[in-house]
Amino acid sequence: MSSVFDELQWRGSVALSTDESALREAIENGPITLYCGFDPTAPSLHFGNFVQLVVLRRFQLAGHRVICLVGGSTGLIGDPKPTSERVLKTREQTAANVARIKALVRPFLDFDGTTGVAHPAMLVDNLDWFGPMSALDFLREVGKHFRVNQMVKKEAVARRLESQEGISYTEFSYQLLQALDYLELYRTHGCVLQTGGSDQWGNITAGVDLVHKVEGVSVHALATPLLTDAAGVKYGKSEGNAIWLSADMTSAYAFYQYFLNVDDASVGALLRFFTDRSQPEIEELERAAREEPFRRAAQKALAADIVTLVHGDPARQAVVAASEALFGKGDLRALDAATLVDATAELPGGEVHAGMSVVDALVSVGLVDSRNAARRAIAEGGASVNGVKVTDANAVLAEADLLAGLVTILRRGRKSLAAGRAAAL
Ligand SMILES: N[C@@H](Cc1ccc(O)cc1)C(=O)O
Repeated sequence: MSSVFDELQWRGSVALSTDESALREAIENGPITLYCGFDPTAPSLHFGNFVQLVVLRRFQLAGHRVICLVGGSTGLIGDPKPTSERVLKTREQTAANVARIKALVRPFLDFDGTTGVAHPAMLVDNLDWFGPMSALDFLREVGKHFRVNQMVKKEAVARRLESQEGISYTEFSYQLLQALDYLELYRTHGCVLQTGGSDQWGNITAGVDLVHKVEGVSVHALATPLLTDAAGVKYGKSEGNAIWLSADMTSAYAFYQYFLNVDDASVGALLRFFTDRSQPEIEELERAAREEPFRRAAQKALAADIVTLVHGDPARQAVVAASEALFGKGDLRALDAATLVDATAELPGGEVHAGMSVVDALVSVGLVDSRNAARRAIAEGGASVNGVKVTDANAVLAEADLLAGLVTILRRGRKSLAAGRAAAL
């Protein structure tokens, strides 16, 4: 059996690790127990958390014991960002986010042992051990193991020390909390590996050092690289908005479109990182991306696999159908109302109603500047309503043209799409 470390390596998931041969040996003599932490900074998990969940999932599938930590207490403190101090969240907000995040990690890992994995995953909350600890105990028992001289060298802290605003004592303490988590999980579960993004390296190694000091044991750390596109832009944001994992914050359709649009130069790396496809299969898709870039077969495979992982197979079927229908290869009338709303949410548009002429509708949604231009588009055979070419310049929208009573898809030329929306009731 090949080691999960080899797999993570060829999939491009390892940027940094503590002594590689020692880590490999631990994994090969495993199963090992490992953990990754997720702070409840928002009501959903984001793309960066997704990256970590994929890594944990690979460890679980390879037979290891995975602990997913939700930061009920670290979320109350805030991991320092290199740029600025965070606004403190209330205890209520944090508790609500913790509850949502606990539910969101469920699809990625098997917590009940129902899928035949060797070890079900565990979910822990660091509020369970920090909650009861007094400030005096913290300073005496934890703080004493840390040298401020070392702490100020950690990247985010160093950057903030250089800034005008500085860093609060609260955020400065964060690395002690994360370090203590590692010690706690080592003691209670024999945890010997912490994974995270490369931006977490300082916090993770603070834990490695603490376990070494207190227990005399060398535990391990593994960090994933920052994923960027061909232009060097970090993945996980679309036009400035974060890509979230909960469907009520980023719809499954928008999620699908995001990955459908990644550039040809990066699609191979993303297929390796996120999907379970084999090396030869991915090489074949990369070849297709080079030779027939317009077909986007590689992007389609990537987007479909990721949506299945995050939102499940029925959601994948619905968004693939919606995406194809919207781009002219399928039946728009077959889509359910919710999918239609998601799929058209980002289209430009305007108000339409049954009885309105198609000419007026084309103007209303902004596909043409004038009624004359609309007539010309129809005469040239370049206008369609719900995927059907309009041939009559006097055509009028029927009740049934408002799909699900909500939206009419208008198109001009090959590419310009817009949504005519029924007036809100
Ligand atoms: N600091 C991590 C979250 C985390 C919290 C507690 C831990 O023990 C580990 C990780 C982040 O911001 O992503």
